[in-house]
Amino acid sequence: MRENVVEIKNLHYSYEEQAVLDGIDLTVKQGEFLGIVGPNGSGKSTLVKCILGLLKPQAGEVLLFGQPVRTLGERSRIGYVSQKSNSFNSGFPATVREVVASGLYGSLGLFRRMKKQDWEKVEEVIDQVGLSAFRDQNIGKLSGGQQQRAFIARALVSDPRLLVLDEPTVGIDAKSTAQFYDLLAVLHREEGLTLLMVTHDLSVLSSHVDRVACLNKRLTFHGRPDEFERKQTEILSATYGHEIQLVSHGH
Ligand SMILES: Nc1ncnc2c1ncn2[C@@H]1O[C@H](COP(=O)(O)OP(=O)(O)OP(=O)(O)O)[C@@H](O)[C@H]1O
Repeated sequence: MRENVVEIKNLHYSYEEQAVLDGIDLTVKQGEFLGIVGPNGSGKSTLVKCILGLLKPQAGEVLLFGQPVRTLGERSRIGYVSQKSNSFNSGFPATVREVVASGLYGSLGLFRRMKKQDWEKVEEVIDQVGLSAFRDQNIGKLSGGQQQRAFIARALVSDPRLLVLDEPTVGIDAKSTAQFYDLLAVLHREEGLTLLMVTHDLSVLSSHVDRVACLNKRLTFHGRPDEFERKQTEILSATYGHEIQLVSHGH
């Protein structure tokens, strides 16, 4: 049986008086690609922060690879790409290579020297995300889509067993977004990486992910995309409070 990479049990989270997550149960299995959708303010980023161990829930627990997240020694096995990653201004003084190498600091410790094989790994993931021509380029001079691929490379350099993406395509044009999803598909299908992605883009669900979770304080749906599409009218009205239709891109 496939290992549970993420296991969330009866999770409750409140900011002061405001309950944001209420009784979430959710499991992500090894090799799965889960897409989490929900309206603004529905608790998606809060859930991600609980999964990463950055927020401590008032009740319930999060297990990663079978261990409570807050006791997990090997944090570097989790790659994280946030929505805000791709906002470097053009003067930011770091090359693509340096930004990607910074992904190793967590596992190496800030003051340990990079070894030859560490640099080789940096070059390898830069090639993997298709930025070979930009290794020495200043990160701020890259397009939003290229920057986002550099951040994927930074997350991949420590060989994560789980990649968490919080709205990774915000502010990125359609062509770069399509290339970005192609990259995720390679990581998922060919490398078997477990992926968890928060998105506002409902159209990617049918073509890219293999499990969908709909969130609005509670989980209103968790299942396969075909089931989601079949029941979308009820699911979306339960999640968004009004009826919106999923436009399937039918890849
Ligand atoms: N640090 C905080 N302190 C107090 N309230 C917060 C904090 N962070 C988020 N909230 C509130 O918690 C609720 C859920 O926020 P969260 O960012 O998890 O939602 P989201 O689904 O990720 O939203 P979006 O799609 O807009 O990014 C919102 O009402 C938000 O205002």
